[in-house]
Amino acid sequence: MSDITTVTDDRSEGAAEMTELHRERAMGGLGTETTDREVRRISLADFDARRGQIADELWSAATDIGFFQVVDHGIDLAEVNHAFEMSAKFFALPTDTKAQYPLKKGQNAGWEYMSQVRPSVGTPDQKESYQLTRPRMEGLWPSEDELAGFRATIEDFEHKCWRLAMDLLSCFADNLGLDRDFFTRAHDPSSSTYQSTLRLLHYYAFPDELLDEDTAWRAGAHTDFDALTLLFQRSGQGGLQVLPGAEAQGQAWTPVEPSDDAITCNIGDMLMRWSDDRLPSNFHRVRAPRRGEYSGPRYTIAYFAQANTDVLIESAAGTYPPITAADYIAQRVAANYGK
Ligand SMILES: O=C(O)CCC(=O)C(=O)O
Ligand SMILES: [Fe+2]
Repeated sequence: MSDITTVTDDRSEGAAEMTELHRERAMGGLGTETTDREVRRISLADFDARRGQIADELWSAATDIGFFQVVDHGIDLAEVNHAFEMSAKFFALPTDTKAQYPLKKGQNAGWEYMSQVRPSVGTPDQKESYQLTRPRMEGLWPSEDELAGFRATIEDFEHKCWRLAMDLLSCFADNLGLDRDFFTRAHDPSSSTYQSTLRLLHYYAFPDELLDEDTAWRAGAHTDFDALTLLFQRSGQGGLQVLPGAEAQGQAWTPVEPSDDAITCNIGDMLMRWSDDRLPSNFHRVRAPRRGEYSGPRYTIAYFAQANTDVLIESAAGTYPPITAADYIAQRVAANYGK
């Protein structure tokens, strides 16, 4: 798939009333790049015994730069590799096959290509994705004949991501003065209101003629809508850049080095609301390769922990008005996928 095009963004202005969108629209510029900032690697080894220390390290990294990487996280590299192999096999299926499982609008489930337009840049991300949101998958799994083992692998991987995300969120709950299972109850996978999402991503190989253009983005600048994101990257397939909150005005972007063993984590808008802005949700983007860099395909897998639809996001100090997680996500998805 190399048919890279640019479309006009004709979304309505309605949803743009929201602060997050105003913020996002101001972020489309190129900015500068810096390596002054460090994205910390935090070991989760002996999690139960070292919980207090880990919680403090996570808090410090999250409040300082907003992004951090976790290692020794308990998801075996073999399982990560297997999930990536299944992802690559899925995206290698014929377009007609994938098109049988289209993204349902506003549902975060199914396959889409070139349809996500970020308010920051107004052009479609140069990518395709397949999303799993457990209660919404009817009719959206490829058959075993088309791709044997895909469903079992991806469901199992999603569950491991959920477990890890809940452990990390329990550390933030400790430091926010909430009870330890507060976020686990809010992200209950056994409920039909569960809306956390696993997203397989395939950024297309970049054609030579686009390498010198600075208008095409693999993913335009944005913040995530969720509470917490776990991002799996592959060594050698870089491009992710983050903007620590303090540098938002200057737009000095810090690259995040990809590696197979680390999971890159970031706070999303939901947790920012929930924490009365104590945990900032920071901008990030995936820039296109430049001439002389690796310009082949890039695969990533993201898990978005987003509270069940019926959960009310209500903060202690009342910085934001209460809103259900359903309404919150619906507003943000509508702004990204057009009418
Ligand atoms: O693929 C990546 O490196 C980042 C993806 C991302 O930020 C997103 O899908 O929200
Ligand atoms: Fe993101």
